[in-house]
Order: sequence, then C-alpha cells, then structure tokens
Amino acid sequence: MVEKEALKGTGLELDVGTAEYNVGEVFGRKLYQSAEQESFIASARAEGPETKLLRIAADDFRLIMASQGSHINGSEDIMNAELPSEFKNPVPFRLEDFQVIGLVGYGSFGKVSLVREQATKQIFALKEVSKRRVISTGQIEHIINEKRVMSIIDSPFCVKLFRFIFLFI
Ligand SMILES: Nc1ncnc2c1ncn2[C@@H]1O[C@H](COP(=O)(O)OP(=O)(O)OP(=O)(O)O)[C@@H](O)[C@H]1O
Repeated sequence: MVEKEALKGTGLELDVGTAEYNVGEVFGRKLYQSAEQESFIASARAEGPETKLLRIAADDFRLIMASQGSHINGSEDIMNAELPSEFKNPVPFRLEDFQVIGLVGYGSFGKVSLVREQATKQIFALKEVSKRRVISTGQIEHIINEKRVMSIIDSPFCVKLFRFIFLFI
C-alpha cells in the first residue's frame, strides 16, 4: 500500500511504500525517468546469505543507460530501437584490412583477437563466430540479439559492435 508523507522542511508530499524485488531487478529507474527527482528517497535492504545489493550513482546510471544522446532505458527500448544506419547498409570490409596483433581469448562460438586496422591504425577486438556452432547449439536467436544490443548500445562501460562480416568458409 502507498501512503503520502510530508518531507520535513521541503513542503513536498512523498509516496511512502515498500516493494520487493527479485535478483537482477533494478529499483530507482522511476526516479531516473521522473522529472521530480528531488522528491524521491529510497532505502534498500538485501536479504539472504547470498544476496548482493549493488548501488550505482545516478550519473553513472545515466551514462550506462542513455549515453551519448540515445534514450535507451531498458531492454524493451533496445529491442524496439532502430538499428544504426551502418547496420542497414553495412560498409564492406575484408579481413585482410586488419593485422592480427594477438589472441585475446576463446568463447563458446570461436576466438577473439586483438587487431589493428591497417589504414587507420585503430585497434579493435575481432570476434569470430562459427555459424555452424551457433546453429548446432540452438543459439541463433541469442546471437542475433547479442549483435543487435552490441550495435545499438553506446556506453563507455559496454563493448560496442562497430562492424560485422559474413564469411562462407
Ligand atoms: N571487446 C573485447 N575486448 C577485449 N577482450 C575481449 C573482447 N571480447 C571478448 N574478449 C575476450 O575474449 C573472450 C571470449 O569472448 P567471447 O565474447 O567470444 O565469449 P564469452 O563472452 O567469454 O562467452 P560466450 O561465448 O559464452 O558468450 C572473453 O572472455 C574475453 O576475455
């Protein structure tokens, strides 16, 4: 149940209530989206021996969720967001344009290398994904979603997908 309570010395009336959240859920998003940010006070208690409560400053949250002019607030926004124009009309490139500097790691679908673009000298991580492995493990939808999210997201905290290429080998 939500009740109203006066906030001392401010003349503001606040909604007072409690809510329970499950693992991975974010509380405070309403504060972030709301224009009346000053009239929101929240305290949180994590219960259970394995529970972790992570706090993130509003400015950092804004950077993660909506950096560089985008207005992405949650997973629905990402799924509905327009793909960047370079993904609708991909700029062709060749693997030969990149010089491999070293191996970074292995994932479930292939390897990741550190590479340098010859023309610009820019450094990238090049991730190779085996389509055969994606299909045989039933991960087609997941990999398409991963590509979509990584191409739309634009945050200093997240890896961004700049380009992709399909090879038939
Ligand atoms: N952009 C990147 N920059 C630096 N290292 C990276 C980058 N992407 C991947 N790596 C490294 O390469 C490894 C393999 O990455 P990859 O994305 O293929 O798999 P994963 O995310 O670890 O697991 P999964 O394949 O199950 O999703 C990672 O564990 C990480 O060490």
